[in-house]
Amino acid sequence: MIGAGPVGLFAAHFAHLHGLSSLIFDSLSEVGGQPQMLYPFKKISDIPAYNSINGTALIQNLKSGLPKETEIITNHKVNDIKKNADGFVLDNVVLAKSIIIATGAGAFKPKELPLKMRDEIQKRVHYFIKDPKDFANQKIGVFGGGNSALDLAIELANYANVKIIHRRNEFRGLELNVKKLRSLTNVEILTPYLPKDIQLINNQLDITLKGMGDVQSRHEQFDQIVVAYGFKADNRFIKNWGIELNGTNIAVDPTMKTNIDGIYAAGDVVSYPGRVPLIALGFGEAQIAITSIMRDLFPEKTLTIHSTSI
Ligand SMILES: Cc1cc2nc3c(=O)[nH]c(=O)nc-3n(C[C@H](O)[C@H](O)[C@H](O)COP(=O)(O)OP(=O)(O)OC[C@H]3O[C@@H](n4cnc5c(N)ncnc54)[C@H](O)[C@@H]3O)c2cc1C
Repeated sequence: MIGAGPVGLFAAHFAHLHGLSSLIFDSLSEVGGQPQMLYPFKKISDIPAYNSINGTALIQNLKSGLPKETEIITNHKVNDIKKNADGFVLDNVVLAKSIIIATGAGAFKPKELPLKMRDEIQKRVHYFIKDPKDFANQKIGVFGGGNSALDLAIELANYANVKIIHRRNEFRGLELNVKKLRSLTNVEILTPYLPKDIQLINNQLDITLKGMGDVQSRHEQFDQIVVAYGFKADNRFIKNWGIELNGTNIAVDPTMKTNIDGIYAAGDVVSYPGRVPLIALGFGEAQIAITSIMRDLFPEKTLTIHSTSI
């Protein structure tokens, strides 16, 4: 599997149910794709059988459903696929009989705080957070004005003192969340400010905030900061693999096969008329792709379609 977002993770689980072993690559240091990186605390209400589940819990459940022998290689962006007589060689690391491309919106990287900083400062600057409890009883600065920044600030405020800093007076995220933040006594909203400098003074991050327009600049001290400026995604590398695209996404047939035999795709990376970017749909596509792979690899076998038999 290329991509350990929800669809790649579920595809590995479903592959295991069919007796296939799989290895998953992800370009990021954490698995989980968009739900884990972009909206870890948002309540997702459109995944069948979960009335509501947040992004982190969904990914945790998907991870815990994987068999022990599933290998996950993080911090590895797959760049190269070569076909040989035995299958496909990915980046000279692994030989696979079949591939599922589940790269979603693409290999994404956080948009970084545009300030020069030494390593010891960098360690206190976060682009995603796994557990807000790690920040308990600290002074935390959250930078950004979109839904991710607002969600993170609300979640962190359960455990820490939070200041949210945005370059405009208006936030891009939901008004409901802005209202909620304004109602919390341990949250301060600082606008319109841009971060101009960051230093470590007396074991605290000392950040110079430049006031926009005629607003005075100021200094703020934090234990740690979280930057939620969004992510840049890139799927352009897929073209180099000889895969036929439909715009920037992968064209697939109804079996989820790409134009190359043995290479399938599922999730947000694919495109066909009527597709909508939803997790549950990606799960279904992963099931189609794995079933198709089984038919490719074992044409003589009568497939057991259901996970258990009665
Ligand atoms: C703010 C927001 C809210 C959303 N809310 C909902 C919702 O409520 N319900 C819902 O159903 N959907 C929602 N979605 C959409 C949902 O997140 C996507 O449909 C889903 O994440 C697609 O899963 P995926 O596994 O296909 O791709 P992704 O989640 O994008 O994961 C792809 C993974 O592939 C990795 N990758 C990419 N390229 C490479 C490479 N070359 N090598 C190795 N790894 C690579 C990436 O790092 C990433 O981890 C929301 C999306 C956003 C942005």
